[in-house]
Amino acid sequence: MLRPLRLLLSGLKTQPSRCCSSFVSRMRYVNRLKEDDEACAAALKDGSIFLFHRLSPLLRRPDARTFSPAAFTCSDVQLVLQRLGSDGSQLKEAVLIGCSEQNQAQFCLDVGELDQAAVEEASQGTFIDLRKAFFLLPATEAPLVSKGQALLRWHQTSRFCGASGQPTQRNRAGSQRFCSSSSTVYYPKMSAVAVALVSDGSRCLLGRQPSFPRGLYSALAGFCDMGETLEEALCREVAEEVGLEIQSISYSSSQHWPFPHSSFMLGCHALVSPAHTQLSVDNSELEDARWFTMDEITRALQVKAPPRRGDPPIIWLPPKHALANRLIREWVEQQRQSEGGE
Ligand SMILES: NC(=O)C1=CN([C@@H]2O[C@H](COP(=O)(O)OP(=O)(O)OC[C@H]3O[C@@H](n4cnc5c(N)ncnc54)[C@H](O)[C@@H]3O)[C@@H](O)[C@H]2O)C=CC1
Ligand SMILES: [Mg+2]
Repeated sequence: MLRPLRLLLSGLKTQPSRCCSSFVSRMRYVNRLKEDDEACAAALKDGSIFLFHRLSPLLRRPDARTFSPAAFTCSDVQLVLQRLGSDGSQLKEAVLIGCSEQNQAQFCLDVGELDQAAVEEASQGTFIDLRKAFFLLPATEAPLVSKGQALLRWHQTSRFCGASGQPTQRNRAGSQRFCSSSSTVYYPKMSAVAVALVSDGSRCLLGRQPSFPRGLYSALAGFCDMGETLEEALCREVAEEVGLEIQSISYSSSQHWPFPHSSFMLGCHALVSPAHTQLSVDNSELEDARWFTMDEITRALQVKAPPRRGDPPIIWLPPKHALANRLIREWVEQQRQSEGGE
């Protein structure tokens, strides 16, 4: 039977097109949802929604060892909201995060004005602070939740225009906010952070801030200043924090880091000359910085959980979700390869 043209057109608007590879069509679909409020509202009806309460994501435990972010349908969320006395108009506050591989639009929604325990009971999940939740989730799911939280936080802190002081209005997807008084469009922001795993050829350099948990050492990092290149930021940060000049910077990879407020981490490897490895640590930034041998790093990578109170002191490294962990593992791999090649 022929479908009416209106239905065909609305179908085109609410589903990724099938003309290209599934990745390309998903990316184009998400882009369309950011630009077309009507298509976005329709996508929400068929989409999945991740709930947050005052920026803490709702997690479920499918079994004793696994945590996963709870994904709801729009009608499930409507039911939960109605059970708690809300008229469901909050659904308009949902923010688009992306699109799943199953072509379903993904949204996040903060229900912070409702009673936390009541939502948990109605939705059979638990709201867990992102600092904890991020590391409980599998590495494949943590970025989705951290992106959702970052977008929700941005909306909560961007309600007014910096130029006119007037309230800003969001588009349906939540990908931008607009001030009609000053005609300014605002987009979600991230701060760029440069991270360097510095090596002298046989050892690598790690440091710790006073705020780090006991025994944790990480790669050196710092916020990029306005106008700096990545290389300039790395050279400046390493000079400031440990008094060394680096060279041979090579880019590794990047990640979105939700702590404390949405950073765009750019990870690199860098070398110092073996003749110039004497550290001059700036104690206003770092409590300690040290050179670590391959053996020390290999041992630290084997530590599975942070030491508990009363445990003997040990060195441990950032968890797998962190770019610093990746840089350290890459360095270990490079060392193994160069030892094998000798
Ligand atoms: N994912 C990962 O593997 C890693 C993540 N990080 C993250 O990188 C971030 C930066 O590292 P730090 O050594 O703390 O940076 P940092 O060495 O630049 O020191 C932080 C200080 O820089 C100033 N600052 C300048 N611009 C800033 C901005 N846009 N936002 C906030 N503060 C700014 C503040 O005074 C702040 O106290 C931290 O939030 C940390 O969590 C750090 C290492 C590894
Ligand atoms: Mg730093």
